[in-house]
Amino acid sequence: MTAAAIELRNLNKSFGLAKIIQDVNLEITKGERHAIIGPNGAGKSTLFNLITGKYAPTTGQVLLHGQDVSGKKPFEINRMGLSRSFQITNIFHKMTVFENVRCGLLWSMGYKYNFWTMVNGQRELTRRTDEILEQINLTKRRDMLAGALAYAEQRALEIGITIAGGADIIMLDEPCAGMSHSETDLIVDLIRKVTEEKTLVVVEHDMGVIFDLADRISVLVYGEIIETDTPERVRASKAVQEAYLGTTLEEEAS
Ligand SMILES: Nc1ncnc2c1ncn2[C@@H]1O[C@H](COP(=O)(O)OP(=O)(O)OP(=O)(O)O)[C@@H](O)[C@H]1O
Repeated sequence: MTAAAIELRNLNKSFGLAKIIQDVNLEITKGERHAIIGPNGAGKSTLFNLITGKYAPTTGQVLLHGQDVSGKKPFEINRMGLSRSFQITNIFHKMTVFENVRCGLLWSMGYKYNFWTMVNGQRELTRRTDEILEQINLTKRRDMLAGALAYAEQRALEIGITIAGGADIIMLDEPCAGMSHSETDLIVDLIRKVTEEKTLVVVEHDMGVIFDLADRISVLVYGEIIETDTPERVRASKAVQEAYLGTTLEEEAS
């Protein structure tokens, strides 16, 4: 049997005396689109940060493709094929759209920031950068400063940077935050397209996005996963409805 793309084993995280993540066990299959939802303060970002290595677990393990990565640094986890986006847009405003994506590619290739003298003439790099710009629908904005893009385009660019390194596990933190309905629809299509055949983990408040995008959903409440199931079953779950304190998931999704 092939190992899960991500496996969380008895994962716990405390800040001081506060237990924020409590005994989380979860397997996310290779190629699955998995969403983590839960009320405000449930611990979604903390869980996200435990998987990406920003936080080390207090106890328990995080495995990527069967390999224990608990306590590894974010860049080491990135090198093992996991790439993340940030809740707050994280792009270089004074670089062009093209340069931002190229930077993501170079970073993943290990050039880090010493690349300025090495990049010219690297046709393969340019070809791959343009390919990503096409995928994220920003070809027309190629030479524009990233800071001048509309907000939704900046989020699309960030997704481009996230996928640039060719990671096979993509983690997105609230990719649709602050967007209108029509912008959200475009970003969801884009996410679906760029994560084909990859494993996706997404934390998102917008229920419409989650039900549209996810193969399975984990519901986190007070740091514990109370349910992991298909969108249909999660939507119908009494325990999940109660966790949202009276607001039905249908209401949230509409
Ligand atoms: N670095 C930290 N130090 C101390 N407490 C923290 C830290 N990070 C998060 N917390 C606490 O952990 C709890 C969960 O926070 P977290 O941001 O993970 O929740 P969330 O589900 O992502 O919330 P939201 O939906 O509002 O973004 C909160 O009570 C928060 O105050």
